[in-house]
Amino acid sequence: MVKIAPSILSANFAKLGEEILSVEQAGADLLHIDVMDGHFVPNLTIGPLIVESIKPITKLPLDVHLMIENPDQYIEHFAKSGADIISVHAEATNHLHRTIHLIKKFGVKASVAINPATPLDQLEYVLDDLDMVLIMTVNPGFGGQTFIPATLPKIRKLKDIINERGLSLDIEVDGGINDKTYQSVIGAGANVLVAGSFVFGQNDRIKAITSLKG
Ligand SMILES: O=C(CO)[C@H](O)[C@H](O)COP(=O)(O)O
Ligand SMILES: [Fe+2]
Repeated sequence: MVKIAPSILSANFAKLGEEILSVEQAGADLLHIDVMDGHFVPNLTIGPLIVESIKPITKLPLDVHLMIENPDQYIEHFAKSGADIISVHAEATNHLHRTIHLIKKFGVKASVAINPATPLDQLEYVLDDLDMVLIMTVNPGFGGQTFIPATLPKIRKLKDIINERGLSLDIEVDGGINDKTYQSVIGAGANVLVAGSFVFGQNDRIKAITSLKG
């Protein structure tokens, strides 16, 4: 069963509450929140205050994607603001195992994100501790970028490892997911699809979300 996580990065921020309600009513499974610090990625977006404001207005689990340096410094803030799952970038922390366990300490599901150029090897020794792996299918930093097909073998390889080791963790993909690319990522083994510009770029949110479920 494929889950869709609309990314509010492409929502109309002047009407954020209405935008969130529209995707919840249209069948979204998670709400993806992109946190950028202007250092790890060249863009600045959302902080814990916004997450805290969103929490009471939706029943959707909040899927917080931290594209920030020193993630350990902010995990408690995002956990207390209402994050249900937190993804940290493997490239942004020197002590990945410690960071994952810090997320879990606050009762939040733990996920690690990797950039298109980062190999899966970095995750080998932490896979047992994770609820999800986020494979970036664009270079992080902006919405509306073009899907990078070279990430597909990595999704397939991760799916094989999960099957071989009998693990049960989600594979999320993020970046450039639309009605032209969704089938290839699902075929490779992804089961959580982030979609920002594709979902929020259409007035008919039901059609947009349904068309990605395959
Ligand atoms: O993490 C992200 C960018 O770094 C976003 O989640 C992603 O780009 C979603 O936007 P789109 O679906 O428009 O590509
Ligand atoms: Fe994201």
